[in-house]
Amino acid sequence: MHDPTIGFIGAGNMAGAIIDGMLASGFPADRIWICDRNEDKRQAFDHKGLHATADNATLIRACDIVVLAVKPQALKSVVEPLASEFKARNPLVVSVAAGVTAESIDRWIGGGFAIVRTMPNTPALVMTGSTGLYANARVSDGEKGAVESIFSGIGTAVWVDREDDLHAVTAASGSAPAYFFRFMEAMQKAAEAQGLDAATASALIAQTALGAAKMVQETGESPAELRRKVCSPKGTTEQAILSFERDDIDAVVARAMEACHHRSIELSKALAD
Ligand SMILES: NC(=O)C1=CN([C@@H]2O[C@H](COP(=O)(O)OP(=O)(O)OC[C@H]3O[C@@H](n4cnc5c(N)ncnc54)[C@H](O)[C@@H]3O)[C@@H](O)[C@H]2O)C=CC1
Ligand SMILES: O=C(O)[C@@H]1CCC=N1
Repeated sequence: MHDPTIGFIGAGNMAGAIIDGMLASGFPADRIWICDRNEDKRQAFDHKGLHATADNATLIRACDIVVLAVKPQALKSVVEPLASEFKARNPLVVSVAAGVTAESIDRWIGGGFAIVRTMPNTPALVMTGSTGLYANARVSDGEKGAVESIFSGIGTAVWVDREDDLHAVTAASGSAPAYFFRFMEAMQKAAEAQGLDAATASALIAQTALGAAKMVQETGESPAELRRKVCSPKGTTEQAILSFERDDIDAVVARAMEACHHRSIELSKALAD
């Protein structure tokens, strides 16, 4: 699949993050289409040099790869009326929708399609995305390569062999930026309560989050080893970590990720028909 043209049905938060990451990684704007029913969303892409339309059929006719990026609950009603357009064009279909199975999508658009399901995350916006990918049996190696090069251009892309593993990918990375943001919100409140002004606290906390993640990626040491190196015996950090342990941080995080995983399965069942 050489120099494919790629179109996004739904140009909201997730598609916008992927597109901005693609543009920043050098993907040509004139090979990107977006369709959104919301005019403001379309206009937001006006100055970026890509093609914007309010008509999904026009997008499908123009694109080798069609990315489905509307809300999971809206997906069926958006794609079903487009089945004849999908049949005529036979694009590679890529979905970013949480929980909606490749089999459901394939059935809604008439059957027999090559479908890649992905679970990206919004750090794609700053080319630091993490994406889990699953291909159905109709996807060729060339098509896998084309999709992988898009998502690896905006961060890390990892294939899973079992579609069900995308539930765990959702809990581990798709939804996970929000966990870190929430943790940073809590740190911000506590730092301000201890007397730092908001801007100082925010700058220190964001840089610390970035530095901690970079250390895990670049030193080859585990988070546990790196943590121990911050904890001087009888020092300050030890007291913070002991407090987390008393509050059973492992159980808190496990419960949250289980709730996320459960919701992903629930969506896939509720939206299967
Ligand atoms: N936001 C995130 O962090 C992530 C989202 N996802 C998935 O991405 C998908 C989109 O989520 P968001 O971008 O957050 O939602 P969003 O609400 O920001 O974007 C959806 C867009 O679809 C548009 N839309 C609705 N009906 C349409 C139609 N008939 N034709 C064209 N456009 C239409 C809406 O106007 C909106 O701009 C969801 O399926 C979600 O599961 C996946 C991973 C992460
Ligand atoms: O919250 C959601 O359902 C979407 C999917 C993963 C991240 N956001």
